[in-house]
Amino acid sequence: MLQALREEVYKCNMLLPENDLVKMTSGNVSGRDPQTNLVVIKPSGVAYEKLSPENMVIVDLDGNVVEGDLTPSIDTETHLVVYRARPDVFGMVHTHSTYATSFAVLGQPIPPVTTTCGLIGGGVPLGRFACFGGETIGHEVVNVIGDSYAVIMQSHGVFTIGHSASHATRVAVEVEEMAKIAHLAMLRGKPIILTPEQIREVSSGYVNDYGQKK
Ligand SMILES: O=C(CO)[C@@H](O)[C@H](O)COP(=O)(O)O
Repeated sequence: MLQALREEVYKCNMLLPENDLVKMTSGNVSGRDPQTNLVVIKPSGVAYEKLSPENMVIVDLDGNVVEGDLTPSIDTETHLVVYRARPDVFGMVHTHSTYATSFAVLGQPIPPVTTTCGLIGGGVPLGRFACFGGETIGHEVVNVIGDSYAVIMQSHGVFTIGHSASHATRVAVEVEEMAKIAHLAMLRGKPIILTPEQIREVSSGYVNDYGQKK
């Protein structure tokens, strides 16, 4: 079932350790099929090297397992809360990436300091603490993320959303890179924060001008 989405979600999960966004079994990626609303998600607590397109788990929006022998990610309900609240979201990523999470443990949002914030939606807002694995954290993600593609949750890590699993994965990589640059800059001074006007300009640049146009 949903072979193409299984493969995309598997590949995106593998991009997390490849980009040093997770350690051991932490983190997860899911994708939602626009036709059926079924969600493909990583199984819980399985080493990345043991993942395959076939052992991704398919759940419905109520969390029932539709296909798969393994238990889905502990964060499944969190992803589902977001998918139920946001019909425009078709992919979601969770990481504990180091630099971004260091802002989360300080209780600080990540400031928009580079033009790549145009891929993220500006700075990365901070959500309140909520234990992993339930609806509460999903509601906090929905409430805080607003028009952004990313949020950091206090003392926990990063959640990103997108038009696809691949898009949300790209955002997760860019969040970590911007957090690292902000962190390094803050060691040596006070970084210049982009203005709302500059954020609009770079966001529009990525949407309208960046990449191949056919
Ligand atoms: O945040 C947590 C636990 O702190 C989880 O997201 C784990 O990082 C990954 O859980 P699984 O997806 O393997 O269940």
